[in-house]
Amino acid sequence: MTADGQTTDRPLENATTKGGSPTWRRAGSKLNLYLHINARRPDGYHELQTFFELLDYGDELLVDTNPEDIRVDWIAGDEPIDGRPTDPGDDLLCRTALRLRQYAHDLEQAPRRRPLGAHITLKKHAPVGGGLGGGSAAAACLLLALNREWALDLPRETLAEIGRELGADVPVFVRGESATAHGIGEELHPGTAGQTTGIYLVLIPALSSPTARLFVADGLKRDTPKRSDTDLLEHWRQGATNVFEPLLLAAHPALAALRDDLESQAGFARVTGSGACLFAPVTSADEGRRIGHALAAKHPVLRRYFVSRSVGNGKSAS
Ligand SMILES: C[C@@](CO)(OP(=O)(O)O)[C@H](O)COP(=O)(O)OP(=O)(O)OC[C@H]1O[C@@H](n2ccc(N)nc2=O)[C@H](O)[C@@H]1O
Ligand SMILES: Nc1ncnc2c1ncn2[C@@H]1O[C@H](COP(=O)(O)OP(=O)(O)O)[C@@H](O)[C@H]1O
Repeated sequence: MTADGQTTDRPLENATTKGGSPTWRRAGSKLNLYLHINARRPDGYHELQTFFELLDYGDELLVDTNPEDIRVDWIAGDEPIDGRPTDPGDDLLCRTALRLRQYAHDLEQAPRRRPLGAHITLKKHAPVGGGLGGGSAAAACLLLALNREWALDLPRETLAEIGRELGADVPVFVRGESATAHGIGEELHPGTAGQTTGIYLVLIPALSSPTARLFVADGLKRDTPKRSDTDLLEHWRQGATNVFEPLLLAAHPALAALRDDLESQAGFARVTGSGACLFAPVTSADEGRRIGHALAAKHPVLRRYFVSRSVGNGKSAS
């Protein structure tokens, strides 16, 4: 898909891919260890209280800034590419590159000689619509990459604000640290959850869950009182929930059975985000793989699984 750049006059400096080979970047993903909705806002969005645990598993991006147009190609990785938006205008990466280029143009004192362009290849590993924020992580990874390759030198704060316009989950990936979140997900405070090794088994069911539709679903609990983040971080396993989970389990009995089996084997099970992936903290990667393997043999709804580590507060999203 292509979106043509505007021709301008100032030379592009410091683009490290210029004449060189671009390298693959890993975008990551997230788990919502808990997710409460506190209120519905006048703009239709919802006030949330959640903890984003950032994982090192996610899509890979190749960003070549030598070309002068903007173009995005998807290739299959661990995931097929049939979840790709059919309309190029809906592709989050395409929208991200266009938005950042517009922002850069608006800032410019003098026109550039060469347009800001990028050919982006997305290798898909995170499932689309799984509640893992794969698309948001890829968008954040692209913002950080283009900021450097286009030599814009924008601070992370500005990139997070641009990211917020693209999706509520983008800012946390721009910041690159696990964090508690309020607002629609953009008021972030780095933190560390208790009761976890930071190693997680993640189950990917053969179900995709449309975020916007779930937020307007009948029966969604939208009035959970705000709680102290410290308290929630300490007691997230027994003392918190994911408010989307009851709706998803009621609609998909096979997912409910998988969830119960995960809980009996791992001692915990929860949906992440608006679903439909499930997760549990595990004591080791080996234990995670053993449980994943056993569940896959019993539950046809379990399409695949992976084991991943939290990136914690390590600022890895670049
Ligand atoms: C539910 C969460 C939890 O982390 O994750 P996912 O399940 O998508 O991974 C997020 O809030 C999703 O974030 P994201 O997917 O970036 O949302 P956006 O693209 O900004 O919005 C998609 C739609 O969800 C609704 N929305 C989103 C966030 C929010 N706080 N309130 C909302 O009501 C809006 O209807 C919006 O049109
Ligand atoms: N480049 C992209 N990568 C992933 N999803 C994208 C992309 N562009 C648009 N989308 C759309 O974003 C939604 C899924 O977002 P994603 O972050 O992958 O999942 P989720 O929000 O469930 O965690 C889908 O509607 C998908 O079509």
